[in-house]
Amino acid sequence: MPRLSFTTLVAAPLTVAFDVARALRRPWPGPLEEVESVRPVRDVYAGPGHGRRRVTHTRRYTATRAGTLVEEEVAWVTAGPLGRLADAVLRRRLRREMAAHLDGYAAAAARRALDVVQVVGVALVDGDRVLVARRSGGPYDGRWEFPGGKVEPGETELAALVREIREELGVVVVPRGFVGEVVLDGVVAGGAAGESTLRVWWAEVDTTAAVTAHEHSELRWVAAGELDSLDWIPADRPLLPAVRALLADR
Ligand SMILES: Nc1nc2c([nH]c(=O)n2[C@H]2C[C@H](O)[C@@H](COP(=O)(O)OP(=O)(O)OP(=O)(O)O)O2)c(=O)[nH]1
Repeated sequence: MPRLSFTTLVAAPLTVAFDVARALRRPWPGPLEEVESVRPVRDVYAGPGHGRRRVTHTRRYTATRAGTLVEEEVAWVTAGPLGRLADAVLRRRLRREMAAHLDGYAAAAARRALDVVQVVGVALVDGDRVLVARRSGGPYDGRWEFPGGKVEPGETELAALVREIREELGVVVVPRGFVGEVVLDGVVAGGAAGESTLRVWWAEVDTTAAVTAHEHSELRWVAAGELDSLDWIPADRPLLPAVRALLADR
């Protein structure tokens, strides 16, 4: 089966990358239908494409430190005795059309990302322990989370991270690496439910200063084995394997 692959880095969180792709649909003259949708990590469209060949178009969305990596594959069935020749022509045409579509898609997703409030969190690491914080007040009162908060308009994610931790814990941190991204089930700052994501980085305290709870009711340094037993905000749980792996490497 002939196939083509494309890779695009979109400056948008997972949910925005997925939702904008869905709104734009797929760029084929035939009406491809969505046959599978696992928001926000994978979707598959299929249907009659160019020359009425059946086309299957699969996209995978992966969170990276620089945004959402969109990897896709277009596969089609070769038809008729002149199939190979037709495939070569089709391949060129698909490449051209996909390039134009992906440019427009990446720009539209980056624009949309500016209107969706993002949350950034920190897995603050010291040796083989990570800092967890208990929320005080609001809908998640008493639940454990990664300290952090909303990225403000015009602010970069890492600037927001450093600002939030200074406000909440009274220390300056140095971001070291990207841990992962999860969809927030709640409503963040008046947006739609499930629209915002939490992107977590791991970081270290820049000096020997001690962390202080300015906004949380409790802070705890915990080892990998203690993470599961805490009463987390439910959306955060899928991040725990990555945090455990981070601590195991140290
Ligand atoms: N900081 C943080 N927020 C989380 C986590 N998990 C999760 O669902 N959230 C949600 C709760 C809130 O709806 C939103 C973050 O809001 P926040 O109240 O902490 O942010 P902020 O400091 O900017 O708040 P604000 O007082 O300025 O309104 O993300 C998490 O692990 N860390």
